[in-house]
Amino acid sequence: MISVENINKQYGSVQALDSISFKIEEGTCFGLVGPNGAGKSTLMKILSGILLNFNGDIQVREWKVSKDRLKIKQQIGYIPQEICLEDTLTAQDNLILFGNLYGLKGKALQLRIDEVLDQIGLKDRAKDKVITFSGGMKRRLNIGCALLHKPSIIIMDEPTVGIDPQSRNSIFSIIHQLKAEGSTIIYSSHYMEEVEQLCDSIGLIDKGQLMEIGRMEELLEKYAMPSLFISGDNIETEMLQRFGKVESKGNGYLLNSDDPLLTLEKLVTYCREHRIEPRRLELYHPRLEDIFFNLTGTQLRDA
Ligand SMILES: Nc1ncnc2c1ncn2[C@@H]1O[C@H](COP(=O)(O)OP(=O)(O)OP(=O)(O)O)[C@@H](O)[C@H]1O
Repeated sequence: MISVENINKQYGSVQALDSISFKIEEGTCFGLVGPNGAGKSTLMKILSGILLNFNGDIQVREWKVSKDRLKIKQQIGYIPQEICLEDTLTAQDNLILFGNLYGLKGKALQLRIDEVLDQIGLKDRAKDKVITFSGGMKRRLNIGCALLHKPSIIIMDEPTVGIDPQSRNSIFSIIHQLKAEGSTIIYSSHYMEEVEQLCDSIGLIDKGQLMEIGRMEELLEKYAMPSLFISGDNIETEMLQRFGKVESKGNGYLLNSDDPLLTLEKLVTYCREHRIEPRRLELYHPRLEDIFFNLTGTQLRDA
């Protein structure tokens, strides 16, 4: 079990993290979701043992970060948001450099480098300089560098920002493989669909505060009340307000009421009577993105 206990972090007058506490079961994938500036990177750096100046404690198995920092660090592979590679060296030499930092040497290191190159799909580019790599290839190598010492906990800070779909899929395959091997993964992102696809449980963070946490199915169930989505010509807020609470969504509106099916019936009757033909009219089940918006009033994408 990984326990995060009452973490507070301030940068000058900015409260980057405000009393954050949660637990992650080992062998699961935990997603930390929030808009830019929410505090994700700060929390990831604290969890990785890189940022030392904070209040609170972290416990991994029987070790507390306040007493057993090194033991915890050995279990962790941290993949920072910023690519951290030496451009003028080859992929192989970057891996040697990072391997040495973890105390790996000689034949054992070379064997491990071969395994990692295979895992990140860069075997055929091992002898090429990193400067010739695409953004996605650099990201994969960045991941490889953090896996050399076979960490059981892998912390990834927005690993898919600014990369092409093919590299994104390749990173997803690496994560699926790590999950299958029983690794614990802590993954931060502001892309809800990634987190929905990869993670077993999630924490929603905004302005340094943890707004909600739980297993994916639990959260979707908890906020499961469907609303109605309607779009089309002559469909306007004023007309919809008589049926419930209205909010704009994409090119249409969401209509919230206590009894969506009854509202649907009434709406169909109203449209018939007034010769209004909606382009789309359907039950809408909330996704994580909607849950986040309801809790914080902030859109993740536009933030
Ligand atoms: N070194 C620093 N000095 C001062 N303020 C900082 C520093 N690092 C982060 N902050 C501030 O702390 C808050 C949280 O930042 P953080 O980088 O943790 O958020 P984030 O969710 O990772 O955002 P992003 O997705 O943009 O990386 C922001 O207000 C940010 O401006």
